[in-house]
Amino acid sequence: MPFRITKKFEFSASHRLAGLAPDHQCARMHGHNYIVELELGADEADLSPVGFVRDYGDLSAFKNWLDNYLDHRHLNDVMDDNPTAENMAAWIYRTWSKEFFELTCVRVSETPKTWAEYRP
Ligand SMILES: Nc1nc2c(c(=O)[nH]1)N=C([C@H](O)[C@H](O)COP(=O)(O)OP(=O)(O)OP(=O)(O)O)CN2
Ligand SMILES: [Zn+2]
Repeated sequence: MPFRITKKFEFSASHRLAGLAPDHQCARMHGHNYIVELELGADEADLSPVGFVRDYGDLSAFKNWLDNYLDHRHLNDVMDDNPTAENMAAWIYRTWSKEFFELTCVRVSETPKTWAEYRP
């Protein structure tokens, strides 16, 4: 699959991580300015006649979902799984690969130094 496109999205949310030692900083409620990156891929034969893997503009549906369901929310109230960056990446992939069949990877950043990705 030689063609890959990516687009970044941002939202802010709070969370606390279960299962950690009580004195772990992430066991306490805190917030992040999250960055989510979607990666979509295609073979040359599957590019649109224009030459797109998919129009970046089509991803506005994902932005609307982030704005409506995750932005300024408490992620523990939204997700069934512990809201780690890894679990978020997998959850977003499983949810959005139904809409975007070209989706190859979801990456989630909680801080400027960290990224988690789900690439099945
Ligand atoms: N593998 C993971 N490790 C951690 C996650 C995670 O989702 N996956 N999450 C957290 C915290 O929620 C938060 O992201 C804190 O991250 P961390 O880099 O440990 O915190 P700091 O920004 O304070 O790190 P400094 O190195 O002190 O700058 C923790 N771990
Ligand atoms: Zn955190």
